[in-house]
Amino acid sequence: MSAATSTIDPAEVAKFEAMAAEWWDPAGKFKPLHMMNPVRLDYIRSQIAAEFDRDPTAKRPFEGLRLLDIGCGGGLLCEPMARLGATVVGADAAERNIPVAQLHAEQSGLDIDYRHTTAEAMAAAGEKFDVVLNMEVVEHVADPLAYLTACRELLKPGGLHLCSTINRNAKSFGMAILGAEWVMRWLPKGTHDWNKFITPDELYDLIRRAGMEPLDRKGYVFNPVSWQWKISDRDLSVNYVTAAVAPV
Ligand SMILES: C[S@@+](CC[C@H](N)C(=O)[O-])C[C@H]1O[C@@H](n2cnc3c(N)ncnc32)[C@H](O)[C@@H]1O
Repeated sequence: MSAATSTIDPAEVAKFEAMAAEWWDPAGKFKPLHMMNPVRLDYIRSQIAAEFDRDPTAKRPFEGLRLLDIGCGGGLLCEPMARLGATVVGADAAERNIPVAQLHAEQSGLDIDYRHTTAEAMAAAGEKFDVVLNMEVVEHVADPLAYLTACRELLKPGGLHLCSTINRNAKSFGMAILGAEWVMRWLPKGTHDWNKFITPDELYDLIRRAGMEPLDRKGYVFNPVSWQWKISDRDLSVNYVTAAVAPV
């Protein structure tokens, strides 16, 4: 793709524009992301620490790392990354997310560079990062390969790309669409399009075609009894996350 080609799916971005005010309400429309945040952060923290040889238990282990959170929404991941010492840029295609994220960071006393832009525009401008967080975005873009290629172009040699999304099978239709949108009403109906979900093998293939080397993949599994999420080595049947590196 040419770097100027947009990977934005306007209908998808419009859904997030409409929900922008709710980002920081743990009982609001982004409740599933708030619930998943502890387990997501454990994974992100351990992968970055391993890749950059940092002590994950240190107070600010990511000092000196430049991190992009692409499709950052209201900044649910930018803020903990900034607290861990990373220099954080949060970028999102939905313009209304940016002031919501900026205001919350200001109230939290955090210095985060939020921008209304896209991966491809930043790549065309020559921006480079040690880490690209790409969480729950690839199932909302117009062209996943072009989008992941732009994400790879944003990495320094040896940089780390962490990408999560939703598997495409009967169970994910039941859990992520019927369960989360229709039964639990955690998300507005229509938030997800099952056809845009990506299997773990398809995502590994896309990551390789985008020029990165996959390192790891794990599932996020919801336990309805403990009402908590946990990481699984084996169960990637619904939500999952991958780690990959750019060539050195
Ligand atoms: C499900 S939310 C995930 C937010 C955040 N990454 C998180 O996990 O907390 C998806 C976000 O991706 C953004 N988005 C959708 N398409 C995008 C694109 N092509 N480029 C950048 N952001 C995009 C949406 O506006 C929305 O904020």
